[in-house]
Amino acid sequence: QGALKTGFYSSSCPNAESIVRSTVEAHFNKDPTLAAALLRLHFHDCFVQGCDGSVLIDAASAERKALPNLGLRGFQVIDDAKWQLEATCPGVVSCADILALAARDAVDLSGGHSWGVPTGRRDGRISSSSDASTLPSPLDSVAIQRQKFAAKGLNDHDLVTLVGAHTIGQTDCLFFRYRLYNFTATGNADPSLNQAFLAQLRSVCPKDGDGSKRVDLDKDSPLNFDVNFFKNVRDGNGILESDQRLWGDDSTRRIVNNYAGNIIGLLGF
Ligand code: HEM
Ligand SMILES: [Ca+2]
Ligand SMILES: [Ca+2]
Repeated sequence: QGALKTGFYSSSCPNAESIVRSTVEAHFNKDPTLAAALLRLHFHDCFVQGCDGSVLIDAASAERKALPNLGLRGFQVIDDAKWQLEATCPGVVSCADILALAARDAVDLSGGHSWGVPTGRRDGRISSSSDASTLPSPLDSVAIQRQKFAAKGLNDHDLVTLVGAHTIGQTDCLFFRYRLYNFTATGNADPSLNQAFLAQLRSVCPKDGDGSKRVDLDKDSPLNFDVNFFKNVRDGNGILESDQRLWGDDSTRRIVNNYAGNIIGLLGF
């Protein structure tokens, strides 16, 4: 892997970034939930073997077959962009770069910030489901989340900022329903859950109901890339246990609070 730089394709494939953009836009206009899918796809690629497109490889025991990756979506958007790029500049643009550009465009289209994406990644050929164990689980404590991110050179600020991606997208009841009923065998719900929200979640995800029912990770603006996710974590309205735990640790709480726009957080208390 050589050094990455923004505009890596400016002479070899000048339209590379605009082709990715228009492809993402066309899919997004039909289904805006694909923005979340693309952002998550990029994260799951980068967290395993680096940003090398390994998550895209479709083979018997590839990463895609690992449990944390079974819910990944949006592959068709990347395939579509790659197909168009091959017609324009054959063999030039890597799938790993397409993924990184598509994630940027997805956030931008959802009303978030935009950024320049350094490009020049090369696609890897190795993809093994067992390597996906480095990915975080929704049951992880802050200590474990911190450890998994630190293994990639990422600190608490990076962790909280990146998890802020949950301002868009959804999850299955299956991944958090245990918090609503017999949490840690107490017979009660997770005490960190906001009571009013708990009642709502119980009606959407009944104890013995359909575990694949989808629920917004940010109850207030699941299609908008904004700070509501952090306000929800502050208020006990985080869906995933891993998200809500960020409020229970002094260091990550301060960062969540800052993003939520609290004065007390901004002053650094
Ligand atoms: C401690 C870290 C994290 C954990 C435990 C975690 C876990 C999860 C889980 C369990 C889901 C729901 C999957 C499903 O129901 O199919 C999810 C969805 C999602 N995650 Fe994360 N995640 C983490 C960090 C991140 C990061 C760093 C990003 C991106 C920068 C991200 C982006 C997303 C997005 C956008 C969705 C919604 C996907 C969709 O609607 O299709 N997550 N995450
Ligand atoms: Ca990878
Ligand atoms: Ca939001």
